[in-house]
Order: sequence, then structure tokens, then C-alpha cells
Amino acid sequence: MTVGVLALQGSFNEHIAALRRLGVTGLEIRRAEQLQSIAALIIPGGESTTMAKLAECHNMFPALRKFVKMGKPVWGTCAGLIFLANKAIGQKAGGQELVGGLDCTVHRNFFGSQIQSFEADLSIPHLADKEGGPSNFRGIFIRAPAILEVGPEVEVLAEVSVPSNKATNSNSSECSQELNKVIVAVKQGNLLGTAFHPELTADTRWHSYFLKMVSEVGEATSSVVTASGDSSAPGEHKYDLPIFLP
Ligand SMILES: NC(=O)CC[C@H](N)C(=O)O
Repeated sequence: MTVGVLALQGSFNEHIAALRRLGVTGLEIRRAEQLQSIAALIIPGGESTTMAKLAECHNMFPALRKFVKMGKPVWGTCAGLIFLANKAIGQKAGGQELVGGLDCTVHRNFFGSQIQSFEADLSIPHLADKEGGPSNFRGIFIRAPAILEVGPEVEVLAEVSVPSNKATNSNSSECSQELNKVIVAVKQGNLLGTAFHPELTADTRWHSYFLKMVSEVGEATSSVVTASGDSSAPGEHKYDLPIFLP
């Protein structure tokens, strides 16, 4: 199958490399019409305002919204999650266009600036295999968003513990020992959103999880899934080195 990766900006190379490790062709998507040839789409991390401006320049928003509404699987990581959210707060003056579809509110830079980026062990039961494999996942959070509110149809897949003064987002400088949980991964039907960057780890379980969603939707709708074993397909990623900078 061919999975598209929005390749306007950000960590699209790393997603394509992760897909390749699982034997799946990743196609770099830069034009609206390319969406017609893919079974599913990954919107990578990066900088959501920049990505939104580029998507606007390329007139991609109507096609992206249509893709989501058609029920095609879409996974947004970090900036990609912001793209998919129905509502984002903490945007630059003037706001930014969103694709929407995921019934949640995200805070764009919930955890702070670039230097407050961090890694955390997350417990994700959905990632454990039937043989009782591990359910923990090392999340890489780079100037990451968080999900503040979710609608009734949204399933919470992962949370991270943060000090309560952070979770309530108050300006208090007091350091509380109390920990609150903040939502960092969700699923709603065909849509998957993670506030962290699985593509920057060697662990491909999130990519496998998404590909399972893709095959389930494919089976349910008998939709067009392009079979491709051609490693020289146009636009396909040719590098496996992690070179991501948000
Ligand atoms: N690593 C990331 O994708 C950061 C996203 C960033 N917070 C934004 O607004 O776009």
C-alpha cells in the first residue's frame, strides 16, 4: 500500500523512513491532486503555522478536509495533531488555518518553548501485542502541543503526568509535587493524533498501529489501496538518515 506523508515542512523524511522499515511505500505529498492516489496520510511534526502557510499557498486545505471527511485514515504527529484539531489555542496573532475533524482542543505549545522539550515514558496499552509485549513507549516531545479537551467520540490513547501547576496552566511559580495527567494521544474513527514524535525513535509500533487502522478501513470500504513494490516510485523518500529539526 502507499501511504502519503505531507511533505511541505517538518519531519516527513523520518516518517517515510519508518514506513519503509515496515515495508510500506511512503509518498511525499505536496499537491492537492496527489491525495487522490493514496490510501492514508500522515501529517508530520514541524511548525504548524509555517506548514499552514505553505498548505494555504499550495491551496491544499479544501482537499485535505475532503480527505478527512471521506473517512481516509489520517495521523497527525505534533504539528500534524494541531492541523487535525477542530480548535487550537496559543496560536500566533491572526490565528492559523486548521484542517480539523478531530473533535478536540489543543494548546499549541503547552509544554513551553523549544528548550522545554523532553522525553517521557508513556504507558500505551493499545501498543502491547497479543503475546503480552511491552506497552510502554518513549515519547519525544519537541515544543509539543497537548490536548486540553476531547469530544465524546474521541478515545484517549495516552497521557503524560505533569506537575499540577503546569496542568492547570497557571502562572504560579510554586512547584507542586502533585501530578496531573495531560492527554497526548487520541483516536477518533479514521483519525489518530499524537503530541509526540514516534518517527524520531527506532520503535515503529505507532506506525504499525496506524497501518492497522489503514488496513481495517481498507477492508471495511474496499477503498483503493495502491499496491506498490516499486522502490523508485516518484516522490518516494530515498534517505534513511534521521535529519529532523522542528
Ligand atoms: N514539534 C512540533 O511539531 C512542534 C509543533 C509546534 N508546537 C507548533 O505549533 O507547530
